Amino acid sequence: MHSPTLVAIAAILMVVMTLMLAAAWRFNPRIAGLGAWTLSYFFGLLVCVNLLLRAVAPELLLVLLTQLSAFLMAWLNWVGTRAYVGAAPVPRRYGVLGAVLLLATAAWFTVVQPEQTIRFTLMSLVVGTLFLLCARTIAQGRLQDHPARYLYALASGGHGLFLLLRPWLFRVGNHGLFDAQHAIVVSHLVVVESIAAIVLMAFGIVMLANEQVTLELRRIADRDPLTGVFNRRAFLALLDKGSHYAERMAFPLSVLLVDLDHFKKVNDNWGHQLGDRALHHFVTVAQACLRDGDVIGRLGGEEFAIFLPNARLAQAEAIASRLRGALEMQPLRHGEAAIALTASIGVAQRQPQEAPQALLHRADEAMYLAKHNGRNRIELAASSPSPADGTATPALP
Ligand SMILES: Nc1nc2c(ncn2[C@@H]2O[C@H](COP(=O)(O)OP(=O)(O)OP(=O)(O)O)[C@@H](O)[C@H]2O)c(=O)[nH]1
Repeated sequence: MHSPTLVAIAAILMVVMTLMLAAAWRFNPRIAGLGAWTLSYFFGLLVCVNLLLRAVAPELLLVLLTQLSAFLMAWLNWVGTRAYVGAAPVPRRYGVLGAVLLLATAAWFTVVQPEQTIRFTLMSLVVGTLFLLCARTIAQGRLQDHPARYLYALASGGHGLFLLLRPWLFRVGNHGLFDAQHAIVVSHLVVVESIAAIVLMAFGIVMLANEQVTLELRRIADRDPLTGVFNRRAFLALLDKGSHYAERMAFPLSVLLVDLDHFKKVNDNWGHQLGDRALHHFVTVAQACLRDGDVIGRLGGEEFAIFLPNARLAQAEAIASRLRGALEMQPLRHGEAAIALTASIGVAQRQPQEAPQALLHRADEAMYLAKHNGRNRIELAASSPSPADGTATPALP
């Protein structure tokens, strides 16, 4: 049915792609899915080898090996795709069941009731469906945020559709005007389509791996290594973006400037390592008080900033109050000891056309006022740049 030359070309490409994916897997073992994808290409190579051995090996053995290899190629592709997007793994027993059913049917239509068309149709439907599932899995995330996923979704979805249509293409040839000649053309088309799909999907997978590496590098560049929140540079960049958006849409935006109280004493009394844990503890408590979309960053030392998109001063004050109370109520546990942590918080709402630095400066002034007024409290920034004496509106407890 297939031209041996085309199948040999597909086999060579399979070797190259398998080695390429194996190298990507070897150097990025933490990227989920790469292992399964590499194995999937290996089984794709076995399909090609089986097709090339058709003239010399026993029919039943070849049929079973080809069907099993094709099934495992598609199944492992789906397994790899699900692992990559972080979806729950498909229970292995479904794979085993699918393979056993496929092989039993193939054996029946080889030995008991020899019928190549039925075997071919069944394999096309099963494998095509699995490739369509790969496309669906990868397309379920937000495609616009992950351009590499477009290529993979298009390649596997297109291949899946083609596999579903494949038996019909042959049938048109057998019952139509072109018969044998048509079947040869279609079989060439099938191999050429497979070669294109193999190459496109493999490049899609490499791009997906590259996307993960890029995201990891960006994460390292943007995050404070101790607490995992945004570092100063990334936070200021996000605040800048958030401010522009708030200005354009006339949305409110508020900032909390948080400084842990007497943090030097924590370090002095309990050691620097526990001080580090205390910073981490603060972040955990703070994140539990924030909404999705609120952004927290560590400006340096024991000073943090949080910006709250779409929050007016009163809402920001309520969140600051929740955070201050939560921190006070949840001391850091160290064995039997409970290490009390408190914070002074300055709150400011962005004014029209106010630059992010000016907004932060007002929140900072309010935070210093909170320190000055006794710590473990919240102060609201004056609505216009603070007068020279630094007065802010009166305090919360
Ligand atoms: N453990 C730890 N300590 C840090 C880190 N960064 C800064 N610090 C410590 O934070 C402390 C800040 O001390 P100060 O600026 O005097 O402020 P404070 O003791 O919190 O006093 P107030 O802010 O006035 O309440 C210093 O002891 C720093 O060494 C860090 O990454 N880990």
